[in-house]
Amino acid sequence: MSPYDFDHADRIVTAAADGEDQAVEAALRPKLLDEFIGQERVREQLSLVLQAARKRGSAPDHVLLSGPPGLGKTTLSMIIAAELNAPIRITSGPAIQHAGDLAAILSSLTEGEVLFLDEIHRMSRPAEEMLYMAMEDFRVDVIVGKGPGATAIPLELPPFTLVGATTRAGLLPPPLRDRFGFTGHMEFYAPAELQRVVHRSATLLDVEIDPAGAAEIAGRSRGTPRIANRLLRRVRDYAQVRHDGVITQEIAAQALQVYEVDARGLDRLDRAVLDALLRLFGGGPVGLSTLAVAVGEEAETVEEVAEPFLVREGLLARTPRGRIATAAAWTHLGLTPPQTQPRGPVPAQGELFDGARDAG
Ligand SMILES: Nc1ncnc2c1ncn2[C@@H]1O[C@H](COP(=O)(O)OP(=O)(O)OP(=O)(O)O)[C@@H](O)[C@H]1O
Ligand SMILES: [Mg+2]
Repeated sequence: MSPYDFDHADRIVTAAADGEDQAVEAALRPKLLDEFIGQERVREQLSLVLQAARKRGSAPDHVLLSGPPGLGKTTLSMIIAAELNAPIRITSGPAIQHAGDLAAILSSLTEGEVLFLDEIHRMSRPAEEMLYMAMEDFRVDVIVGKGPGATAIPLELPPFTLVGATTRAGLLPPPLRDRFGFTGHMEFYAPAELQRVVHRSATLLDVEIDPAGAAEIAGRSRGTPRIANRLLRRVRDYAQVRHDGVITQEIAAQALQVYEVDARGLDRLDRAVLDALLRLFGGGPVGLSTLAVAVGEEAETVEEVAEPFLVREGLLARTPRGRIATAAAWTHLGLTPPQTQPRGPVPAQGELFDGARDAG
């Protein structure tokens, strides 16, 4: 059994939504563009697209939102509809298995409606092809009948705006990507932006928090509003049970220590990977599978769950020879890196003398 053995199934720092998130997120979602924090570039560009459409009195171009989980794609799609004063229909790629599913949705849209298609990269091929035509010509061909007797009946659609969301823009076929008039790439949030997210959510949850408390939570939230909101709820619990309910920096730090989220947002699995890399393998290079065995995890888990954030934080690097730790990793775990070895054999005293004489 590995000294690092533990269950990470319910990671508090995962960016994916869990059941509790889904239940409370609706309440914490900003409703209008002005309330949406950060993502300055996307916000400004989108604001222009929406204002222009409003001015022209027509539906705006189709919008694609891409970026990692928990950064606000669903939130922005709802904001788009709200800003346009339009109804919104919500569905997702995996929910559309047959072209017929999509035809049913498209043909029931009203003029100017916003169709939010989450996880658009996971749509089936036939549905995708139907979507091309719908996006471009506001038309679909509905196939009636089967086999040689099947006929395509063209169906006009009212103008609508498709808002697609994807965590993997690279997986979208170019013909689909090209049919979006505007693409917003969401970036991880800066700590100061997350601090505002935490402060705003605390106000909505009726929790008292001081700026340092909000900053403490923000710094551990891995650039992701969803994680910030989740950590805030756990800190709130702690503040209410162990203290008077007010969140200060000290309370936030204590609470998140209980949940094993460290000052940089690393959790137990992240730290186990780093710890093994540093203590057992001297900082690497070490192969992924060896590292995974050392922490008692599947290689896949280490690679997909722990490493992306460690790489992003500049704590670990993937090289052709294996995983290596950076200087920042040693500092973060409070360890001293081994002395860098001098190149080649250490010269004997006499040789050094000779060398010095030659140089002089
Ligand atoms: N800019 C923001 N300002 C304030 N809160 C935000 C912002 N962006 C996201 N949030 C909050 O973060 C949570 C997650 O956002 P959202 O569901 O929109 O993410 P997502 O990108 O759709 O994630 P996924 O890829 O998992 O679908 C929501 O509760 C929302 O309130
Ligand atoms: Mg979403």
